[in-house]
Amino acid sequence: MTGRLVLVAGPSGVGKDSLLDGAKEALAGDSGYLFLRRYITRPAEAGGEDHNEISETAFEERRAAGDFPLWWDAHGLRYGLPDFSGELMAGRTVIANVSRGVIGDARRKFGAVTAIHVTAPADKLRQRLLERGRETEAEIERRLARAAAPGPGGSGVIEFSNEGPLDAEIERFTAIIRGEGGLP
Ligand SMILES: Nc1ncnc2c1ncn2[C@@H]1O[C@H](COP(=O)(O)OP(=O)(O)OP(=O)(O)O)[C@@H](O)[C@H]1O
Ligand SMILES: O=P(O)(O)OC[C@H]1O[C@H](OP(=O)(O)O)[C@H](O)[C@@H]1O
Repeated sequence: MTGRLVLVAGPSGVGKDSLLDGAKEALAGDSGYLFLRRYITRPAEAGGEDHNEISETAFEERRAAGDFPLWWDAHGLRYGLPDFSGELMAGRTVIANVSRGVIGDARRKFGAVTAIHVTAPADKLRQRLLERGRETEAEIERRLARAAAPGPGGSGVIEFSNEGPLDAEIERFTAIIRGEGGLP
């Protein structure tokens, strides 16, 4: 039996990590779900998500060796997902935060993919990034300029507007990951 790949995408500051953290907590103890820890060329102490810090050199070596089934560059950083083929083969649901730009590639490589496109109004994005405080104001402006990048096109994309209170949004998001109400 093969599992399911759930990819979560959307502009910086929209709340992907917050939703994923909440869902991970709600699903803790259920071995059917794996939330991937990304490799990023960002210092671990930068705050925010818990990622595997990797140097530029090591990233390029591993990327060239084919170690990252999906990888991308954004915001002056490099991002890669660890291999999850064994998890899918074991029938687990694998969930990851990715760039909007890799969903097409993921579909070509893995076939059926559940893409969740998280959105929020531009004024909320700005406010959230400023409040989060991980980046400088100049970096935040560059992130906001990228917010209008195209979403993941194609069929099977679930549009998720993250505008309500976070607790309620996490509940709604977790239900989607559980496949309640049917998944494309
Ligand atoms: N529904 C919500 N209501 C209010 N604040 C929220 C909501 N969702 C997320 N936030 C806040 O917005 C900020 C950005 O959220 P988060 O870091 O999860 O975004 P992100 O999409 O993962 O961004 P990035 O792609 O830059 O990592 C955080 O400070 C978080 O607490
Ligand atoms: O704009 P696009 O390409 O969709 O997203 C690019 C990247 O931006 C965010 O990075 P971070 O988590 O803030 O470092 C997302 O997590 C994604 O990896």
